[in-house]
Amino acid sequence: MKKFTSFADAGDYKALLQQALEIKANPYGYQHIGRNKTVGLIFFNPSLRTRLSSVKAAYNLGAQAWVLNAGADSWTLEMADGAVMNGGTQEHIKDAIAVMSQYCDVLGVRTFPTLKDKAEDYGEVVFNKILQYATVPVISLESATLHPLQSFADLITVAETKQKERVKVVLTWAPHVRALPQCVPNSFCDWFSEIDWVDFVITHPEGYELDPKFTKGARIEYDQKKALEGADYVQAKNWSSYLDYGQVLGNDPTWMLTPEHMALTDGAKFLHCLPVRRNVEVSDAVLDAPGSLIIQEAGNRTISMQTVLHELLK
Ligand SMILES: CCC[C@H](NC(=O)CCC(=O)O)C(=O)O
Ligand SMILES: NC(=O)OP(=O)(O)O
Repeated sequence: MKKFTSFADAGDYKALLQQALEIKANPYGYQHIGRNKTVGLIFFNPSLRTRLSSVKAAYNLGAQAWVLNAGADSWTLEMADGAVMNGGTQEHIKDAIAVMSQYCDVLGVRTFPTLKDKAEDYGEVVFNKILQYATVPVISLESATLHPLQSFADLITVAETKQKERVKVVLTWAPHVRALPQCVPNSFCDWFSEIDWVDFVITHPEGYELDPKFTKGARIEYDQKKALEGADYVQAKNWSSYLDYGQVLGNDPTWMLTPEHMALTDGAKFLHCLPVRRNVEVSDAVLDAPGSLIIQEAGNRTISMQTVLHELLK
């Protein structure tokens, strides 16, 4: 593994999943891998789970970690190559990334999309600059189109809780109060459409179709109730339109998951990456139900990051 930005970078996902389960069973058993190593974490956007689980993962592995909030803690960064820097930016991204690479052995970066410039976002322009200028391996902490550490944690959570060989996993769109990235659903599709023991279904209102690059081969069902029938796992998440880029096309509140929705499933367990807008995206009753795995799922973010760090640093 040279970088971790997508499902493709995971390589043999079965081996990576097995490694994650072994690390979860013995989280302090690999500290020789992280000894004398430093994990650098750069956030261009807010974070709770990714930030804290990444620091915890580094510590578990015997490594140290530093965290930088780009633009707040650092100088204001110039992103445009060839820019004449006579305005409000004091440091170019190429210098900042090359210098930060001097202070760590692996670099995690979070760069949310603009949700305005589809070509820039889906071309991963900012993240590719970071990959270009970094001189150490890079881990996506959520880029403009994907969130692989989250999806890997979701896979760990499903794998360790499933009660049967094959499971039906449903990704459902949920209402929200603002336009959110497509990263988490894109990534969930990137991973779960490839898992050979998963029957994967995506459900959303028309107009919220995701990039076919990620939904290839998945079944898309516009009738949410039909999609939920017989589900073993339900992942809810809001996203803005990919086709009408960055737009909120409608917020039908009947898409908010309630116990009535979950009653259509086969006793499904519930997943959400968090943060969640309670009683907008999902009702309290679903989030707080015995079948809700949201806290275990968040706990597995440490394991997904620790496993990736183990692969990159070993
Ligand atoms: C892990 C999820 C990060 C991010 N979530 C948000 O930006 C939620 C912010 C809000 O609810 O206003 C997203 O949807 O990609
Ligand atoms: N799920 C997740 O990545 O949460 P944060 O945005 O709080 O890191």
